[in-house]
Amino acid sequence: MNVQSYSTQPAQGIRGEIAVPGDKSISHRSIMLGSIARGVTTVRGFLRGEDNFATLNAFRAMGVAIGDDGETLTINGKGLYGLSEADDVIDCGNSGTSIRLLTGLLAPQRFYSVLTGDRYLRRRPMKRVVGPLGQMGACILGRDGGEKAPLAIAGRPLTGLEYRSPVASAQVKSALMLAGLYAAGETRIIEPHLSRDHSERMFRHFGAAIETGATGVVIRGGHELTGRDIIVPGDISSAAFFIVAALLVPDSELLITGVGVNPTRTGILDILTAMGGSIALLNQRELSGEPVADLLIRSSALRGIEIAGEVVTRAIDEFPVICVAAALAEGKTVIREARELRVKETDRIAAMATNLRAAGVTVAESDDGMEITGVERLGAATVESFGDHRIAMSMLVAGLVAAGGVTVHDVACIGTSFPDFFPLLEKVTAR
Ligand SMILES: O=C(O)C1=C[C@@H](OP(=O)(O)O)[C@@H](O)[C@H](O)C1
Ligand SMILES: C=C(OP(=O)(O)O)C(=O)O
Repeated sequence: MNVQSYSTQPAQGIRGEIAVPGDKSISHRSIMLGSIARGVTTVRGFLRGEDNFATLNAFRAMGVAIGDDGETLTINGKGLYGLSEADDVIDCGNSGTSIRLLTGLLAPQRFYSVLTGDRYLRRRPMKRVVGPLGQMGACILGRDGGEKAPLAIAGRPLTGLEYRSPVASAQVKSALMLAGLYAAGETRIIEPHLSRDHSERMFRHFGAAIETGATGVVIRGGHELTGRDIIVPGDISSAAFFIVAALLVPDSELLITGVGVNPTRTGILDILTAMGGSIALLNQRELSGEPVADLLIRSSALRGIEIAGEVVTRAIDEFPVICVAAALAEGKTVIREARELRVKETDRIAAMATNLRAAGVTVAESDDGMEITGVERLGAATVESFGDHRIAMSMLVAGLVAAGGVTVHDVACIGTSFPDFFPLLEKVTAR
């Protein structure tokens, strides 16, 4: 995508039926597990975003044959020890999921790897995976004592670990689970509360030796996985922009079909419903071990609420667009215990505070959240994406209800997770 800036204007109603592209988290994991399984894995509904292509290209660089007929990916799995050394640095682009999960997967290989990414990714914290992997026996060097990429990984045998993670992070959990597939004995990961469990579900789908329960997730090392067929559901994190748009724009009724509604991801639905949003889950079903539904959204008057605790983890990527909903809700919305937002593609607390203030909203920042006082109408604004796809899309949603519209600079980043965002936006706002 080559778009440099884009403007949205007040819309008359968000109407019709759309399907959003495949889930980003599940798409990454399908390539990783398919590549180290024995036999063929097929993936339908793969998200064709830049982040997922970073993962796909990494495995091609390590000798995995991955066919693509435009609809289905066919991965010729190499088995646990079938990857070969990439002959260059592996570039993870903007993708935190790629670099952190790959660090776990590459630490126990019999070869050397170097992982890097774009200027945003090279600023993000890596010690959260490098630290516990080191306790398992991994040899990983990085800038700032292993905190920042590029990361250099000298593969070596690992030993299982019981790790109590200080953060509820699916990237930390999944990195250790992938390392645990190779480690001697058992690897147990205990989280402060359950983060998205796509890895647990997919490990089971591929036949890994895995147990889950109140005492965390346990992986027994040394068991081969078996290639499987996967259908990737629509990404609820992408649907979120259209859900909020349909709630905020008067005279809207939107059906979003085939959205993943894994309970570890539906915090956005719980938060918006608690704010007074009308969201119905229809036609609930299951695809490749993941729950899926169609979502029917109607314009609603929203009210401010308090958001803290485990729902924060279940809605972590949706906070930029939740801030937009809060800006138009009656009263105050208080977000707490969301410090993780400061270490995403950008500091999402600071970015949304700056951008909403530009549109006339009163926002108070705290260390781990913010307080947003709703207004009846947003003002016209010109803002930056800060190189963050979710900030860009959230502010374009804000433009649909801002007198005079919103212009966002540097929107090419949207291609990392949602390549079809602009055509879909044009489709649902067309009159
Ligand atoms: O495991 C994953 O696929 C992801 C986990 C989350 O990150 P953290 O693990 O850092 O919370 C999320 O923000 C990211 O978009 C995708
Ligand atoms: C945080 C995100 O992704 P990642 O950590 O994979 O870069 C996101 O997509 O919002």
